[in-house]
Amino acid sequence: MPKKTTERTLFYGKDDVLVYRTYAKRLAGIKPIPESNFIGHDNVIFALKVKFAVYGKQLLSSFTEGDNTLVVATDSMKNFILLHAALYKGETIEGFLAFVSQRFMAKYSHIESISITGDRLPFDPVYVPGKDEWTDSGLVFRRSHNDHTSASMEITRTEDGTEPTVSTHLCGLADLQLIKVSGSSFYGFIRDEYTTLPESYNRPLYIYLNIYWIYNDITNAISDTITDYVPAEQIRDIAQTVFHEYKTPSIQFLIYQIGLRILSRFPQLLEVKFESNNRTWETVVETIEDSEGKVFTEARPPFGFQGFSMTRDDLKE
Ligand SMILES: O=c1[nH]c(=O)c2[nH]c(=O)[nH]c2[nH]1
Repeated sequence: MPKKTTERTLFYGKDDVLVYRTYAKRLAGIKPIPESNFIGHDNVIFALKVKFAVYGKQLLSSFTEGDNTLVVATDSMKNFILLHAALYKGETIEGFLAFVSQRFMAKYSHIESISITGDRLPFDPVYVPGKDEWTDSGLVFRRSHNDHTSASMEITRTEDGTEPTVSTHLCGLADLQLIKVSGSSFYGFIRDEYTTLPESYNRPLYIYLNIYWIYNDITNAISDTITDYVPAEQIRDIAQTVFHEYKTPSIQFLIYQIGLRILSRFPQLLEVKFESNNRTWETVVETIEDSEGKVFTEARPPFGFQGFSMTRDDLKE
């Protein structure tokens, strides 16, 4: 949340602003990587949920004196965001967040910084029978509740009154959930009077994963030319591929390998961060006659988690 030249927390804003823009600019020109066949997005539906908060010293009196003179109603913020979805000429979630925030600060000069987060609401293409082959409908889409692009940034006005700029950013892939049915282990950990967990040499590893990245230069994601844009879809595909490729001894090791791959594929990134959650399925039936199958049920709380960040220095080790 915005908190700049003072220790005092002061912000207000609007959450859950749902923006459904159709026929935004197509995301194209994405460089292919070996782990992914994602090279673009038609953006026929460019939809996102926005959280928007503003900060400014002059807003103090709205809290302390009930003086609303400088208060932009959060309802107006919602309208501003929605109406600017029509004006946005770019093709990325990050670009839209920066665009809306910079326009808002241009309009309201007493706002010193904005904190904005956008979570893409993914709509997947549906395939329909065409004349000769199955084709992408282009008209009907299926709402997906799977992983999605996410981005947060702060836009700050510099002291000398120049253009507001993106002062911090964190791009991301949120809510990825992956299961690897065999080929994962967890053993060799401390065994003492507190240990009840058996060692596992082949566990059904189900993980929840949020992956975040920071660019060396955010203009890669928000400018008119986004040749070095890192799409969350390619990050997702790297995570899937690395999970597939490695027999992992732990989630800690897995996310490190994913991070190394991301950093080596994308030299334009400074840092990658992970939040992971262990949802390993609980085994109910270990052996089924004439089958390599088993029966599992959902993991029970409490759940373990990991947090890890990596920079380009990790590639040197
Ligand atoms: O990948 C894992 N890492 C751990 O640190 C841990 N701890 C645990 O109980 N299970 C797991 N799994």
